Amino acid sequence: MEIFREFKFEAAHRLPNVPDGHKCARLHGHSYRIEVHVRGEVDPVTGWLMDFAEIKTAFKPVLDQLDHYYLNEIAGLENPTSEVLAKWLWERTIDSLPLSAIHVRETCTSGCIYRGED
Ligand SMILES: Nc1nc2c(c(=O)[nH]1)N=C([C@H](O)[C@H](O)COP(=O)(O)OP(=O)(O)OP(=O)(O)O)CN2
Ligand SMILES: [Zn+2]
Repeated sequence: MEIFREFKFEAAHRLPNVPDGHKCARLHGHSYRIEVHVRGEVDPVTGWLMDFAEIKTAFKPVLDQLDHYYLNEIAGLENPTSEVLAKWLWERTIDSLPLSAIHVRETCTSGCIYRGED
């Protein structure tokens, strides 16, 4: 079974390595949406894999490092693409949750899914 919880945060960024003239080289912001997916067995007594609140407790401190920040200034996010951000989030969460995927949405139409592979 897999469950997930969605989070959102606001942040500014720019992409330093895009080709000349690319709009994403300019400073801009996103209302990021993150889904944290967790896999495991459903407990026959509680009927749940884990309380959704446990996901929030584990993930909120990680998210607080991003909300209303300029992502490029954060160690490891000097080139803050969705892909780099998804891996950054995974590495800071995998020790506290049995993650199966991290979904990052920069906009309503664009994003990425990271499942821990390289
Ligand atoms: N593979 C990736 N491509 C792009 C990323 C990324 O992280 N990974 N990021 C960006 C920019 O951050 C951009 O702000 C978001 O991209 P885009 O979908 O182009 O956003 P728009 O809302 O501006 O889309 P339009 O349909 O062109 O309005 C770019 N690419
Ligand atoms: Zn962007």
